[in-house]
Amino acid sequence: MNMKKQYIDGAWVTSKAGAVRDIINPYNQEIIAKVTEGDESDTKDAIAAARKAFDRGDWSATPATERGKIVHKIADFIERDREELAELESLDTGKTVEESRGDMDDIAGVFRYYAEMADKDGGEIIDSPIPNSISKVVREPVGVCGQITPWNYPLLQASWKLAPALAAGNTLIMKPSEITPLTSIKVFELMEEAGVPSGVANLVLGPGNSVGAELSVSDDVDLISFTGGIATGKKIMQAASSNVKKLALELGGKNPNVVFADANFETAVDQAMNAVFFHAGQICSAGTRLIVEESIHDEFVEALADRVGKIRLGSGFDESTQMGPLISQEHLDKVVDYVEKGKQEGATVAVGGERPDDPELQDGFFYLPTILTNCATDMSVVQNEGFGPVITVEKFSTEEEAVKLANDSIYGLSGGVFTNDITKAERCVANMRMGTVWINEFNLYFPHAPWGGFKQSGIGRELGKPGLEEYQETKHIFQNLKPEPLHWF
Ligand SMILES: NC(=O)c1ccc[n+]([C@@H]2O[C@H](COP(=O)([O-])OP(=O)(O)OC[C@H]3O[C@@H](n4cnc5c(N)ncnc54)[C@H](O)[C@@H]3O)[C@@H](O)[C@H]2O)c1
Ligand SMILES: C[N+](C)(C)CC=O
Repeated sequence: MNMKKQYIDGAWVTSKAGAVRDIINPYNQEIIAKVTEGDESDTKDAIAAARKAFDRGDWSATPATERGKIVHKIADFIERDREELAELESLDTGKTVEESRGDMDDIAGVFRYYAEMADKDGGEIIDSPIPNSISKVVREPVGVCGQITPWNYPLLQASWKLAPALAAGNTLIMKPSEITPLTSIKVFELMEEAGVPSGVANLVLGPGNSVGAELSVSDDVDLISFTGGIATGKKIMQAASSNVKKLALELGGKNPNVVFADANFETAVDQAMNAVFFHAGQICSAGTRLIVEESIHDEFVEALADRVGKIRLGSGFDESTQMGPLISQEHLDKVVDYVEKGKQEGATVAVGGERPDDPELQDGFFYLPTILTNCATDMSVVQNEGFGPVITVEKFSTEEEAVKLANDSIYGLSGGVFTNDITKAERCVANMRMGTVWINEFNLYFPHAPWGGFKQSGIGRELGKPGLEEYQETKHIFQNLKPEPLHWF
């Protein structure tokens, strides 16, 4: 098995310390790849390369139109290698290949979106209040960007960072999750093929507490963009204060899905499943906090449990599989503990609530799709992000109560409302404190609309125009057209 390498200053290199990590298929625990494992020393090399490339202006001074063409080429190559990338992502994460194909289409779309935006903002002229002057505002790249990504949507989350950073003219060092680096390695090969100059985009492989921590604390890094859990986000914030880095944090969620009695019943049941069970519920925006109007609660839970109990678990490479395994033994243990705690607190298991007993699934990190009823807002299963295939159900009887429950959280990433009363829906979403709210929909995202969290779900936005602006500094240039002495002193 060839060992996969990191990409620093335009060269594929092994780590200086020589460490190697096995990458595991979560479906059967087989070793699917060996990758070099970097540390602080490799990270420093990558930061130095990115710093030099930025200070030389290799990329920032390349005309924006040319940068856009290269970013378009990356999208072309992702489309060309779609199947290979999708299979790699599924091997690494366990998600179904069908889901990974969808991710690859989204990823190509993100590169295209930012390729198009690269040369669309030539700055603006301000109506200066000073006579005989020109006042203009231009946007410039931030500089050297550290980018840290999670394991659940490895390449998708990477694309949300790589594409705008490159389009805006920055240099960067990416650190993917150490357990799912394969598609990130492949996309760096594609970026090299597309003509991204040496030193502009660097990839360091390795753990968060060495590679990620070094990126966060380094004085030569100007911005950190991080996607992951709140606890890590807090550490990064502290480390980033060393040189007052710009910071973008995309953190977790425990996202409410409010279903009113007047919603289309079949659609709401179907969407309550779509809201959660893709990638075994390992989605930041999963609608795992179901809040159902009391008058339809029992009928709704019964219909939902009936369908959830029929979800087919298996290999992501089997076309009939609807849900794959969790990412790791460590994460499976966390999900098991999360549900057990919920049971101890008084939740009732309507379906699932344990590991499957199918002998064919015993080598994988599988957990049954689960619904917990009799939940109350103060229970840990309702307040904490389980990051697994687990829905908690609460009841409400008034619109005010529904919104109050939806907002009773430290998180504010996303939420949804199902109702046929559009005025009521608009009232609800106006009062819901989340970065994305859906009406009669859940979990939809596309490159044109910003993504990010209120409250502890994060700082800043990815995607859309704000996703590019994260990678830009704004500069005001004032020009005196009639310079003469002031004679003030
Ligand atoms: N808001 C979003 O768009 C979004 C998207 C995907 C995932 N997430 C969140 O990500 C979490 C799951 O991902 P995870 O388990 O990989 O998260 P995590 O926080 O454990 O790890 C994320 C990344 O941070 C690195 N890291 C760990 N410790 C670090 C440190 N001290 N300094 C710097 N980097 C460090 C890891 O190696 C990994 O690359 C969930 O909470 C989920 O909701 C959020
Ligand atoms: C942002 N999203 C929904 C693609 C992945 C969250 O985990």
